[in-house]
Amino acid sequence: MYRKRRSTAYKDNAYRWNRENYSRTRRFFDIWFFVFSLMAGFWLNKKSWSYPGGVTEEKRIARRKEQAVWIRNTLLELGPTFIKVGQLFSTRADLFPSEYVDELAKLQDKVPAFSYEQVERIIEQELGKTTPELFHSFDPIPIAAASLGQVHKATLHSGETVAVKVQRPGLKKLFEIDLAILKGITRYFQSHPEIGRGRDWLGIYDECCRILWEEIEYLTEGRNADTFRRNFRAQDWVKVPRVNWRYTSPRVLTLEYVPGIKISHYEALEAAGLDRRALARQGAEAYLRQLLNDGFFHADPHPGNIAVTPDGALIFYDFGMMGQIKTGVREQLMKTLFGIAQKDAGQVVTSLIELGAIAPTDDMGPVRRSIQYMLDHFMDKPFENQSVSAISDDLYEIAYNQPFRFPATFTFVMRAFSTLEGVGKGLDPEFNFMEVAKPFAMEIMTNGNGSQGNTFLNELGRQAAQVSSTALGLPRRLEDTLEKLERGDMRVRTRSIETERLLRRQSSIQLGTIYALIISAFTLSATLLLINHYLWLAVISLLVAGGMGVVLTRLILQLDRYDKMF
Ligand SMILES: Nc1ncnc2c1ncn2[C@@H]1O[C@H](COP(=O)(O)OP(=O)(O)OP(=O)(O)O)[C@@H](O)[C@H]1O
Repeated sequence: MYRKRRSTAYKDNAYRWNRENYSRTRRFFDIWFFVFSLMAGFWLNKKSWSYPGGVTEEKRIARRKEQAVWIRNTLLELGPTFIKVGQLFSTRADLFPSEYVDELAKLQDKVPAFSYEQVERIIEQELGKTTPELFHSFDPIPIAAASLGQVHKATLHSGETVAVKVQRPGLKKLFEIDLAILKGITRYFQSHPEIGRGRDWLGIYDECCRILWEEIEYLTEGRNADTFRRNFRAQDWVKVPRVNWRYTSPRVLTLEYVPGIKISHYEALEAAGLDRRALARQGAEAYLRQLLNDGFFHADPHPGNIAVTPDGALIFYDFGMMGQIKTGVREQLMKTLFGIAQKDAGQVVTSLIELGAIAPTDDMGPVRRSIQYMLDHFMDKPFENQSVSAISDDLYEIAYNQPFRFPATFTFVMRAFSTLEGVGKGLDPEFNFMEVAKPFAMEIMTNGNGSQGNTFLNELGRQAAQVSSTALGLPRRLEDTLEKLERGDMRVRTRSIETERLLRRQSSIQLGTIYALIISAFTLSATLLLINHYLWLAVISLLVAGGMGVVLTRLILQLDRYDKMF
């Protein structure tokens, strides 16, 4: 029977972007207003006077958390483009402080579903036939509704049950308007002396645009699903819905209906008699296979996108955002992993440079030292006991405020790992991603290069070769250095803490002299004004002198402290 219900229950005008008469100009003002409010907030954060009762680290964190909640709510009100941009930024702990990133990660697609009439209209426009002509039955109530589209269950005339994903109406137009405005904002950020420094905002904007446009192209999503399905052909414990291409277009995607229990519904999984521990390991293995074997991975593995069939196979949904890693990059990722395991900052820096994760600069010393510090201090537990999110947090901590940025692929991998670790820990509190990763990575490396034998020996051999080539290269490097010295091309940077202190003391003394002069001038003026009966002006002058006096006293106390340091 063909189920059809005219429903107006979904009509929701609570969000401005969802209203018919929402103008482009109004949107322009709404978005810029948000950006300026945000910048004003950031500016205030830096001013110690804006914290009543004095500034402390706790107060700063509390303020940032409050702001993060406001940002999340405003992005939600600004609609689909901003929800997606916010979700993308939730992977960029290298660009924003952790309070903001954590809050953005909670950005759910809580937007009203669109009406069934609109669904019918889009299907007809896209597939050239009416819904009853195409489907035997079509459930008007969506299984799931998100910011970009919604999924309906339906049956084809052949009897096959399908899941039909329909894109939200007007999305392309909204993207065009929003992304044009965002381009203006990006240009402004890039040219800003403070916000633009050391950050490639235009590059980040281009990356966001590419991902967003790809996500609303359902033909690409269908092709991704096919590739993913092919990659897991040999693993019967992974299920990927088959695409029904006859019923698919850029805005309508029809997939084989594969229901399952969501991986985060623990009670339901247990009730079905499924082994939570085994599922956690399976999830990790499926991911490692994607990353290390196929180089094609699901970049958005949140629990909503993974389910389990009654016989324990994992189902993956949503192939709108996929990451791709080239073979060379996979090898570098392994090298980074080895470097971390051996606490060798030099190796980590080299592989991160080769990965394009950090840009080489004249002096990599500070970066190497901070990585070595992290390896020595934070990673005191055995490698197997490390958590991926702790490692990525540490890496982001280093990257934040440094003049380099991680490319999107790298942050996608990190986010995928961290999310998956969270999913695994939810399933099995004892779960450890690294523990699963190590033997698997070994197996893949040995199998992948079958003829090369033992991987560890290979790695050791490679490192030995590296050491010898460095040794052989030493005379050449010494000669280069001497040549540079002769040419006068060598710049030597020295830093003496004592000299710095002395200089600071000198400039404080100079400043003190200026303050003393100003105080005398104002005191003198106050006396003259008083003699001439300008009482109020005299008081003001005296107050200024008093204020300067306080500043001078603080400066003298500071000088006293410098003296004690010598
Ligand atoms: N082939 C399918 N069979 C059964 N259910 C499906 C199928 N495809 C999608 N679903 C259901 O619909 C939900 C949303 O699907 P999907 O993630 O593809 O949509 P989306 O619009 O991209 O959502 P989001 O952006 O929030 O991930 C899934 O979590 C799943 O419950």
